[in-house]
Amino acid sequence: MQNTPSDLGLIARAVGLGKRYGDGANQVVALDDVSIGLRRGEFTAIMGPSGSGKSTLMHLMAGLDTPTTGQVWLGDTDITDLSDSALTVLRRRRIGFVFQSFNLVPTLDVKGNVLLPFELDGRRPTLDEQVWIDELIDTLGLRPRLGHRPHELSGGQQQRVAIARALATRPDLVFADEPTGNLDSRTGREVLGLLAATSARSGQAIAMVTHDPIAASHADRILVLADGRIVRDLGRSTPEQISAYMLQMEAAA
Ligand SMILES: Nc1ncnc2c1ncn2[C@@H]1O[C@H](COP(=O)(O)OP(=O)(O)OP(=O)(O)O)[C@@H](O)[C@H]1O
Repeated sequence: MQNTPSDLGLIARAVGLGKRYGDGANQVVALDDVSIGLRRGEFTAIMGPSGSGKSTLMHLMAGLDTPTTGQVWLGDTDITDLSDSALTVLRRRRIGFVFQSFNLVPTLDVKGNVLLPFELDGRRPTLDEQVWIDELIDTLGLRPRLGHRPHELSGGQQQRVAIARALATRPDLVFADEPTGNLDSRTGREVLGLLAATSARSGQAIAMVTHDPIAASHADRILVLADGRIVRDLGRSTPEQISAYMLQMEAAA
């Protein structure tokens, strides 16, 4: 019998994950036999050239798309066989998302956006959750902006609201897709530092797709994809080490 992911101390696990698009001569192998585990409190960056399969891997692990081969577990639930409605509930309760484009609801103020995951789940935060949300709002410096709508905020503030929203329900796992892509480098650094520190404190696993060596340097490990496969785990690295590796990889391609 296979070990369950929690036997192995993992929040999410993918085994032999593959994704093919199209048929015959038009077939594209977007992901090929990828196996990874994500641990509580661990920050993983996913890097690699354009088209190497980063978004595909993230979408499959978040249950936003179905694999051609292999399995994905969230906790001890094998999500590969779940119905769409069961997946939607699981995603809402166990996964937070942070996107490059923030994806805030323009008609809601900061507080409404942060509380949206509870609204969608048809419930109010418990007292304990309210304490955590208050802490998040203070840590992320959003208290003076609670009544403001997204268009009244800077890019960095909007991304901090998106992070508060992603962490509000204390999901096991946070997926971030180029979360600093629309921020200047200083704001990006601040936002990432807050994301990493906040999730480390509450034990969330973060998986972040990025092209940016500075963003990736906040991670505990850096998985590098090429042609749909994981070719390297760089571990903790400086921006200079990451840039040097990526350049070396491009030169060898
Ligand atoms: N819906 C689709 N139909 C056909 N091919 C697809 C589809 N989605 C992705 N692909 C192909 O799968 C491969 C991996 O794509 P993916 O978006 O995962 O790469 P990526 O590493 O995230 O790229 P980028 O850094 O440019 O966002 C690419 O060759 C892409 O063209």
